[in-house]
Parts: sequence; C-alpha cells; structure tokens
Amino acid sequence: QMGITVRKEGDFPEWYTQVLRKGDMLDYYDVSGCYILKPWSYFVWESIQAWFDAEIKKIGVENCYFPMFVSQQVLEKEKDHIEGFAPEVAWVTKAGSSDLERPVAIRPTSETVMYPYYANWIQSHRDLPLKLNQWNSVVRWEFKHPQPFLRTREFLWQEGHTAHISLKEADKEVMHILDLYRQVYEKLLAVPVVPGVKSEKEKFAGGLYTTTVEGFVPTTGRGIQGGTSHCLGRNFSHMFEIMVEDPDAPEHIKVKGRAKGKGKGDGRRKTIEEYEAEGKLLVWQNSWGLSTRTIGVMVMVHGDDTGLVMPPRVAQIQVAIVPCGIGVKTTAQEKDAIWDACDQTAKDLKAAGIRAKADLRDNYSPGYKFNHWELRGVPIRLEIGPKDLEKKSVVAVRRDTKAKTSLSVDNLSESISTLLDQIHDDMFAKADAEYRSRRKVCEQWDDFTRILNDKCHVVIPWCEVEACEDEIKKRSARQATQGEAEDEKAPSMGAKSLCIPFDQAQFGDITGKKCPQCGVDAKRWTMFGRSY
Ligand SMILES: O=C1CCCN[C@@H]1CCCn1cnc2cc(F)c(Cl)cc2c1=O
Ligand SMILES: [Mg+2]
Repeated sequence: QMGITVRKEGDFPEWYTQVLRKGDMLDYYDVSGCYILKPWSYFVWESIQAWFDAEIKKIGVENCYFPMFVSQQVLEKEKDHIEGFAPEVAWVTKAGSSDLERPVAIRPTSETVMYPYYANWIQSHRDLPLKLNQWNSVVRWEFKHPQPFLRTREFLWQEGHTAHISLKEADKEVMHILDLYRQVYEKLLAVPVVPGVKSEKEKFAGGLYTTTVEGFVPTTGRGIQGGTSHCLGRNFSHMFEIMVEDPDAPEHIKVKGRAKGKGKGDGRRKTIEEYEAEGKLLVWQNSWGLSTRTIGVMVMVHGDDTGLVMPPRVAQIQVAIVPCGIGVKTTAQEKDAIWDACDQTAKDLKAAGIRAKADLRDNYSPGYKFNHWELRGVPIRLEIGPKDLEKKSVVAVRRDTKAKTSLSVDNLSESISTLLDQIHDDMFAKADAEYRSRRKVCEQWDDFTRILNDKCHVVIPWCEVEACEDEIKKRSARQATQGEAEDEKAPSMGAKSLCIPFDQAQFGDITGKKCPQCGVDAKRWTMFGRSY
C-alpha cells in the first residue's frame, strides 16, 4: 500500500481522506454522507463507550432503548422545537411498493420520543431523579458537505435524558457529565478541549443553557464542538407535562387527577405557576450527547504526514513487533529464533494486558511492515533482529515522535507500559500547547479578523449581547473577504462564539474592559472562531 501522497498542511481534506482509508479506519459507502466504520475506528468508539458507560452507571444512569421511528404528530408536537431542523428529518414513506398511511420519521434525537413516556412514568417525587441513557444512532439528512466522523447523515452517539426535582440537582449533573466528556478527550484521546457555556445564540434553543467542550483543529484553525451537556430547565416538562405532586404543598390545594391536560378548556396550556398553584411541580431536565465525531477530532489533531497517530489507550494494537535483520546469510535456525522471539514477546506483552501483535507475515519486508503499522498509527513498533537477540534487547520506535530507543527484554512489559503512558502524556501536552498558543486575547476590533486569518481563536472581553454576536459574525466574514488575497478559495466564514470558558482566569483580569465590537461593558472572556 502507498503512503500518504499529500501533506497535512498542504491539502488537508485530501490528507484526511487518505489517512482514514490507508489507516484502515473506514470505507466509503454508496449512500452519500454514510461511511463504514472498520474495526480500527470502531475499537476507538468501543473504548469510549466502555469508559463513559461505567462512569454514568456510577451516578445511577441506566441504559434503555426507544424505537428509532417517530410519528409525525409526536415529532412536530412543538413547532418551535423542530423549527429550523425540519429540512434534515428523514422520513419513511413507503413499505415495499405501498405508501405508508402516515409517514414516520427516523429519530434525529430522542426528546420527542422519550418525553411522553417520562410524563407517564413520573408521577411522584419518589420517581425522581429519572436518569436514562441510550447508546444508539441518529439520522440527520444534512445538506452541508459531509465529512467522515465530523458530519455524517447517520452517526453513533449516546444521548442521556434525566429528570430532577430541582434545578440545583440538574445543574450539578450537567457539570458532572461535561467533565466526563472532558476526560474522554483528555484521558482517552489525548485531545485538549475548552469546557465552557454557549452563548444565548449558540445554545440549544429548546433548553435553558448549554455547556460544551470545544476542540480545535490547528491545521485549519477551526473549532469543533466536542460534546454538549444541556440543562433544559422546565421547557420540555412544560411542553410534555412531566410533573410530580409537590410534596410540600398544603393538602387542600392538591387537585386530584384533572391537573394534566389543557387549561381551562380554552386550548391554552397552563402556565408553570398555574400548575404550582394546583400543587404540581414541573420537573427539571437535562440532556447530554457525545458522538463518533470524537474519532474525527482525534485523527485531525494527532495525525501526521505518515498517517494516523493513535493515542495508546484507544489503539486496538498498541505494539507491533517486526522481525528484522534477516539477510541472505541468515540461517534457517537464526530466522526461526527471531520469529519465535517476536511471537513470544507478543505473548508476554499480551499476558501483561498490552495489546501487542507480532507481524510474522512471511512475504513482506520489514520496511513494508513498518509502513503498514505507521499508516495505522500504532503507538510503538518493536524491531527484533539477530543482534538484539544476542544483546537481550529490542529496538522500540515511537510513532508520535519516531524516536528510537533500545529496551532490555527484562521487565519489557513494565517499560512498554510506561512508554505507552509517556506517549499519551506527550501527545496531550503537544496538542494542549498548540491549542493554548492559538487562543489570542484581543481587545481592539482591528486585530479580530487578522487573528482569525492566522488560524487562531479570538478571545475577547465580551458584552454577551446577542445582536453584538450577529455583528461579529458579519464583520469578521466581510472584512476577511475584503482583506483576503484574491486566490483564496472560498470567502472565509465569519466567526461564531464557541464558548464562554469556565476558566476565566487563564485570560487575566476583565475588570473595566469594554467589548471591542460594540464598546459596552464586557461581562466575560469569550472565545470566538471559525468552526466545523
Ligand atoms: O444535543 C443534544 C444531546 C443529546 C440529546 N439531544 C440534545 C439536543 C439536540 C438538538 N437537536 C439537534 N438536531 C436536531 C435535528 C432535528 F431534525 C430535530 Cl427534529 C431536532 C434536533 C435537535 O433537537
Ligand atoms: Mg445539526
């Protein structure tokens, strides 16, 4: 197989396609926007699933499964909830040759599927908190240019949907889940992210607030939303009448039964206060999701011109062992001794919990095998030849830095295990330093677009006024087009707010600063940038 024929910094879209295919992560599919996840990438998803699933079970989340089909009247229960999303809903309209009486939608997300049942299942405060999660796939028929893992018409994800008696309890869970997402990126994928809250314009419109972990692709200077944890407030419980008897309400105001359903027969839904006056409390809800987009971010951040660079903790093969030094003068016994040493080394490493594979294919040269495992981003390659056998050592080559070291066969598993952790930490540190170096504080508007065009994020002391955000998007797109060299392919997109980082201190004191776009008092440092 050929190596990668373009440079990452040269032709990034082509580089990404080649790295995924030659790294054996995916294959293309004849339905546009859909891809086949081969074992090399599916193992990454399984690793994320195993870790995240164990963590949510620690806080009492239970997995369940709801149907993938949604009836039209259920999906469209609230016009404003799906307004804007309607064009991407996929519908089943036929079975065989006959049309369906009523078309059914394929879930793009499961709020409308699940919440009518939450209303039935939740009657008393003793039914709270309800914490359910689904590992499933969703379909969104996006028309924007599809990108493997980043924007696909079907993707795997988990969607958590919880109901709580108080906002305080809901808030706590939102932040806990968001930190689990940060840990998925940092501890499994060695990818740095910035946790923060979305602006009013960028949040999930159906919710109260959205928290996010924002990733960054240095090659394009674009941000990418890595995972979201929303507090829905009582918007959905109001919509779906998910309520409990107020345990503190005085007996006399408790209305038996009748409370649900329409208001005074005039079709108007009761207000939250009216429900409360009847001793009914609407529940506080969260929803949170993380998808196979994680894999695309990992590839884009760590990959290099030789192919994938896999973070050790999610690499299906962590160590590839290649027999070397076999020449025309090598005797059959010597060759056998080397083959056996490679085979035994793989067995010893596997016994120590390290995912090792001896490449004992007879018909390929060491060089060919080096290329094979480098394309796949295997973190460590071990080379074992006649001299290594004599010296009771092996040559270890790191995929991330390509550094070579000689390791004694004594305690080899310990030294490999230590080296794998070192590789993870170094990959994270490198990506984190790069990301931090691209977060530029900006207090004068004239610097804003230049910073964007330097493939950096712009951190401004921001007023948090929604109209100001619209202006920033317009002004940063327009100026970029004016200032840009004619040969720029597409007029650069404007900047959107990516998040208001929870870590405000990293940007210094904001006291007395003014918004560089509109001049009013700044509230919080906010990160803007172009994004996927
Ligand atoms: O992001 C998450 C985490 C996991 C559970 N869901 C939320 C919100 C999802 C927003 N969203 C996102 N995309 C959508 C696409 C659609 F076609 C329709 Cl009808 C609705 C939506 C929609 O509500
Ligand atoms: Mg979308």
